[in-house]
Amino acid sequence: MIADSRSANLGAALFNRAYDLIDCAPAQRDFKRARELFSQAAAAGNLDAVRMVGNFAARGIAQRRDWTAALASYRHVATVDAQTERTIKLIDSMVLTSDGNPVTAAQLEQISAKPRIARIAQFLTADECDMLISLSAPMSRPAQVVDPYSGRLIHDPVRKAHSAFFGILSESPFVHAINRRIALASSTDVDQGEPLQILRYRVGDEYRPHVDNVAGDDNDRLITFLICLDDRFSGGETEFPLAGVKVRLEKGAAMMFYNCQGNQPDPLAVHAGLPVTKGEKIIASRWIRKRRFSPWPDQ
Ligand SMILES: O=C(O)CCC(=O)C(=O)O
Ligand SMILES: [Fe+2]
Repeated sequence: MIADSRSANLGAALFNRAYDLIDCAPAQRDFKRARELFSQAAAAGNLDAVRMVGNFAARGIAQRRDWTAALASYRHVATVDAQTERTIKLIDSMVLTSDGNPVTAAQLEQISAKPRIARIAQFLTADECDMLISLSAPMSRPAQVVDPYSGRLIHDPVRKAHSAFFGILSESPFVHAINRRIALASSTDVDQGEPLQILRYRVGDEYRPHVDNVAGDDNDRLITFLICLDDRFSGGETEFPLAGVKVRLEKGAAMMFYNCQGNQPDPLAVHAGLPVTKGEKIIASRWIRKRRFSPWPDQ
């Protein structure tokens, strides 16, 4: 008993030290050391650390990618945690290569040429949508935007919604497999994507007309990929006011559009999430850059 609680304390202490090596100022981040400490914490029986080891393996952070090892970590936790067991069941029902890539790409249906917009039916299953919603719920915060003047994240009435994102510490194999599905559907590399965000708009919430381009950044946002996770709302269409296009997706369907034309921002890609008038709109959103993108410069 005493040995058990000592091991639990040791595991928790190692986990916290590892976590702090990533959840800190960029200059202090140390992915390699964090990975070592997460492995030690996992060996001491800390289940959060076992999951973290799985996240690092799924993405290949500070190590070679190892999808089989990632799933083994999660299967271990699944024996004692019901939500982890459900995510493993969802992964097992995806049709994936041994590397975690989808075997077949989704079918795109072009709905506009200028700007380029495509729609994808049944991109996620209803259970996958529900899982993304429940995984993101504890992380949901009032949404922010990048301030074009300072480059910092700020609150702005242009974007009234709640958002959560699956960053380096929360991109599990389940989320990673979905990011790989998005990459294949958009003919991009998974490393071009920014963290997957979950946006929740309640009545009156909206994302006013804006562009997703990052002014002055050579590695601009090429594509925006949106997936509808809950369609029990009215209003809330995604509108492209200059192109006269309005899109409403049903649960599980996705759309993607290009924010650039060649090397230049596409002015026609101005878009808005119209105000929700009833219910709650929940979507997943991923901004895909022109090239590999990491918000963590040393990774
Ligand atoms: O909510 C919407 O329909 C649009 C979302 C959006 O513009 C974005 O995530 O960049
Ligand atoms: Fe946008």
